[in-house]
Amino acid sequence: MEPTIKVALLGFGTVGSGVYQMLTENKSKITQKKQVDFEICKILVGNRTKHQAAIEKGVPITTDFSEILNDPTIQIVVEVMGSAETAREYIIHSLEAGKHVVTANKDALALYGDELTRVAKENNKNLFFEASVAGGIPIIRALTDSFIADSIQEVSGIINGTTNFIISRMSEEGESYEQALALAQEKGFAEADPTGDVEGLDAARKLIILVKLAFGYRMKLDDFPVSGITQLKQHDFDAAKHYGFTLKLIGSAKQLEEGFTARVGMYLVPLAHPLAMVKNEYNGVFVKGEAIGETMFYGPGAGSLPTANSVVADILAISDRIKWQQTESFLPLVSNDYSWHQAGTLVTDALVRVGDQEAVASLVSQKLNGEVSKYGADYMYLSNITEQQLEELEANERVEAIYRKL
Ligand SMILES: NC(=O)C1=CN([C@@H]2O[C@H](COP(=O)(O)OP(=O)(O)OC[C@H]3O[C@@H](n4cnc5c(N)ncnc54)[C@H](OP(=O)(O)O)[C@@H]3O)[C@@H](O)[C@H]2O)C=CC1
Ligand SMILES: N[C@@H](CC=O)C(=O)O
Repeated sequence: MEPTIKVALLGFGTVGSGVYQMLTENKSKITQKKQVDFEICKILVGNRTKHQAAIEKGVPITTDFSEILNDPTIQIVVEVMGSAETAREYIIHSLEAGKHVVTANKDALALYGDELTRVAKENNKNLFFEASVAGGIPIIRALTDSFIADSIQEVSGIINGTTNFIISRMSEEGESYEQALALAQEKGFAEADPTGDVEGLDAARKLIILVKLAFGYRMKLDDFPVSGITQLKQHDFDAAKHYGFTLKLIGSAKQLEEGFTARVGMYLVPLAHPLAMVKNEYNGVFVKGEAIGETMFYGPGAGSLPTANSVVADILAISDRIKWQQTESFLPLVSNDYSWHQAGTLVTDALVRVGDQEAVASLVSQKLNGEVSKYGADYMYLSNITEQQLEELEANERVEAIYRKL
């Protein structure tokens, strides 16, 4: 008879239902491989009536968190509810009650990662979060295990599935922004409130986590520039293509000689760059290290089962630690206090969209160091322009959008 590990889920939406499905449908395979049996004994939801059909099938739904907290037989709590504040509270209570925690919640980790790590450490419990960045791609394990001895120079990625899905549908299917967003919501890729997706905040939260793991820097949301896809126009893709690029929402962090730089925004990605091939809800994370050189991680960045796969992998990793009675917590988010500053003197190329031809002419005649090429009535491509000049352009009310070269 295999030992049984009792698990509770906080949330039974897109991700929670996927975790339930994987742990129940693959039960015998997991037990055979891991020599451990899992029982999902409680699932917390907000609205019981929404889950009537599941309850009738015997799914152990509750709306009372204390039933989970006060059950000493539950060893692992899986937080897949979303939101930062309630999740933070429930994660802390669970760790303090002696339970290990798995979470997919980048909002809570980006805001409260230090605090949650400290509480986990104080209670000798594990806090795992593979699904919090790039859904089904095991990028957290790669950064915490595989690259631990290397010096990372760059982490740049398409780390939001919803926006990449919208961008792909707009550029390849000619769909409108609204149509594509509605479909992404229907498929369960978007957050409950998709504002964070389309305004780049979800990607920014994920970049905060990646930067902590890759470079050791602690960033906050207002420390670096963040923009999303809301300014995007269909015609921007044609202008980008004219210069040999596609447009992607990228979270990018680079350690350069000039300093450190981090940004989330729409970038011009050369058509031959591996990130240019990443389409729909798929994510790609490009990691460059001193020893490893260039590597690229690719896979589904959102969706029920791909994300559930990462969550279940964390549950299994914790069950190994329980089985081997490892008392030292695994805490990859553990804090260090490396300070950092945004490098200001970078030189790059950029595609700029302006309101009308007169505005183009006036901007082009301004003293710019680099070369300027015009495309149609509304675009100009600037070569060798400094970050400072781009920031000045950004402040000009005639400028509608600026797309930097990755
Ligand atoms: N969707 C995806 O592809 C991915 C999501 N994530 C993250 O995973 C988490 C879950 O996402 P997702 O499954 O899409 O979200 P959903 O909105 O689909 O599901 C959320 C679930 O949590 C429950 N819930 C929410 N708030 C509370 C509360 N205060 N008390 C009790 N139950 C609550 C909801 O209850 P009810 O059903 O009653 O409404 C629902 O069952 C989020 O942090 C998200 O960012 C990470 C990677 C990918
Ligand atoms: N809304 C997110 C879900 C996964 O993190 C996304 O679209 O990437």
